[in-house]
Amino acid sequence: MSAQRRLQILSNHLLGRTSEDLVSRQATAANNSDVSASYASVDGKPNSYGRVHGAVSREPTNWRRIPIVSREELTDVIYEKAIGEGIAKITINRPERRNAFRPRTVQEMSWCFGDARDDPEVGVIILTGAGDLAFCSGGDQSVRGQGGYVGADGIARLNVLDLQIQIRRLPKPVVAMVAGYAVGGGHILHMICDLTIAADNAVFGQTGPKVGSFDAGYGSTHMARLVGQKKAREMWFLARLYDAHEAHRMGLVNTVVPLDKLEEETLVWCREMLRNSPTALRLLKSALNAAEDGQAGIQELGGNATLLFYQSEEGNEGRQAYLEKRAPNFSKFKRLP
Ligand SMILES: CC(C)(COP(=O)(O)OP(=O)(O)OC[C@H]1O[C@@H](n2cnc3c(N)ncnc32)[C@H](O)[C@@H]1OP(=O)(O)O)[C@@H](O)C(=O)NCCC(=O)NCCSC(=O)CCC(=O)c1ccccc1C(=O)O
Repeated sequence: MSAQRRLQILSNHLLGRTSEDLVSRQATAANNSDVSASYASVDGKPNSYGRVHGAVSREPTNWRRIPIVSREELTDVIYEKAIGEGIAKITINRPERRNAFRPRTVQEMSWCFGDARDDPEVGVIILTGAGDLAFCSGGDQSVRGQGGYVGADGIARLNVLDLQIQIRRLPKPVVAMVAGYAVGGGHILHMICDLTIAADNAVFGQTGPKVGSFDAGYGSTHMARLVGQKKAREMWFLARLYDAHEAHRMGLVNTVVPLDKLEEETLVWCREMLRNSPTALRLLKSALNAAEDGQAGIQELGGNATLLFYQSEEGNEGRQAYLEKRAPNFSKFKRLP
């Protein structure tokens, strides 16, 4: 439990606040600001889950900036971790280009996601864009060459496709926090994230066919799973842009909140997930992926089964027997129905 949370519980205790107070106050605050409430109940009173766990904090967090990742100084991305809670935040920082990505931007995002994956203190990752005008406007067309986007080494790449797979396979929830435009490859990035929290100024859509580009991978097939075949064809063939409420109706985003509540609400969603079993979330993500990702999805889910088995007595009996040069005794393990 974080020091901040301990302090909150202590001060609630001293002030005589119960978790019921907190839950009902949170629900009122949520209703007032038109943001989602955390708990539903049959009678409007907090249920036993709410009474036991109390309200999720809506307090802002303190971010610690990490300027160097993989021994490289970040230029295109801001990487931060919340002090005392397991949240990392990756911000595409090219607002003068509506946060369009070039190969270096994608490389830096990949380093940060790698760090967040490896850090056992991190349980959830936010992906966002700098400023209020754009989450990301896709590939930087000014560096688009023959066969991809050209970086400092002069080589053309489509390395954002590797980043999509990295986010998809990352065994922790990734949340897109979207203000402004999420278009082109930026729209695909938010779709790949596990959840999307949209500000009421957010605008979504594909622009590829207008600028001579398309994504025949997750950008079209995963989109069709989210919004259905007809709507996916509309989004790609017409390349229209949709406001946040329309995107919500289409199933592209999880919720829409006022712009000035965007980070507050995103933190609430992150904190709620952090209360839950990390292994349950990990397995659920890989199961949901597996239903779409064919053999690669089964490999990911299978890897998680092995991870769990390696933590079991039965799994360790096999390893121990090998190291002790004896036959393993698997007979002591039950064959469950
Ligand atoms: C996003 C806009 C609708 C915002 O419009 P507006 O608010 O009026 O701002 P602007 O004045 O247009 O923009 C300000 C400034 O930013 C520059 N800029 C914006 N977007 C880009 C961009 N994508 N590339 C380069 N530069 C950009 C703009 O030129 C202005 O600069 P000035 O110097 O002031 O002129 C609007 O900006 C807009 O429509 N932008 C373009 C959106 C777009 O078409 N994006 C590319 C889509 S294609 C793609 O992303 C493919 C990416 C990829 O790598 C890929 C390849 C193959 C398969 C999959 C993928 C994948 O991404 O998954």
